[in-house]
Amino acid sequence: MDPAAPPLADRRPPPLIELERARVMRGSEVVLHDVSLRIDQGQHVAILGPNGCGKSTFVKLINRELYALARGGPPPVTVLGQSRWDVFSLRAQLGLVAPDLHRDFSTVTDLSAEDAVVCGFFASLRTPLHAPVTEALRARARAALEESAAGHLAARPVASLSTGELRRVLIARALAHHPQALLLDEPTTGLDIVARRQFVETLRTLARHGITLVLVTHHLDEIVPEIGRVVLLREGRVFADGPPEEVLTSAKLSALYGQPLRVDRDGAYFRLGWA
Ligand SMILES: Nc1ncnc2c1ncn2[C@@H]1O[C@H](COP(=O)(O)OP(=O)(O)OP(=O)(O)O)[C@@H](O)[C@H]1O
Repeated sequence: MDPAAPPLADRRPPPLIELERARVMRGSEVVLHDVSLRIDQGQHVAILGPNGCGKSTFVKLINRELYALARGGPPPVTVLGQSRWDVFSLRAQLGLVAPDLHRDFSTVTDLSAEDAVVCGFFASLRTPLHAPVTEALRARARAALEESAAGHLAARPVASLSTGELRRVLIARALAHHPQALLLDEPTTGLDIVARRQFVETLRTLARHGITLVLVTHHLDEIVPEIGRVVLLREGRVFADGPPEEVLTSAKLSALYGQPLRVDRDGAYFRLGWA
């Protein structure tokens, strides 16, 4: 054995996401309170919690739209072992599907779905003026649209797409980089029942293809069997964290929401209703 080799524990891949006592303020309020959380590469995670508990803040923190307070000591946020990222490299590693992105694209009138995917390579809402948009990039964009069942939408203006259609385009945009992980913030809002089911099936396929899923959701039935860990947030703190069968109980969810709720199992899926 090479005596200079690092001990085995140090040779593990860095975690996908690591928060170390991350404190985040929005306005004058602390909305994430010293949250420590490690998500390993390949570990599919769902994050749930009541409105305003800090789920989107968590996503924006990972995505460098918000920053944690600097307090000395270890960096409060690392992604793939790095605390400093430029936005282009980060987007390539961590695909994002979030409501803000959906809202922004739904108002852009002169951009095709294919262009929306292409400009994702430049981490922007527009293709920068002198950006090198090669035929190879366009081919990757079209392939990603096909994979997201949105190939037929490539030439359509994004602003003319329905909610579900635009969501598929955004998933294609996130996947075009072949990211290690997808950060999905309430990805099925506005989708009809069929589109939602199709989306959930897409999640399963992505997970099986090795893309780590970090899914923020209000819907227990989106927690696909591949997701082996659930984090509950309450008032900016981790309220529970563990395997779905331990965390998604009637008692824990009733305590989380402060209402009598009942969790039922339907095969590998969970459903939430009133007790
Ligand atoms: N721009 C802002 N300025 C001030 N406070 C904000 C801002 N955005 C969010 N907040 C507050 O931060 C807290 C966390 O909001 P966040 O959007 O992270 O919650 P969430 O869990 O994603 O909620 P929801 O389920 O409603 O989407 C809330 O109290 C919210 O009011």
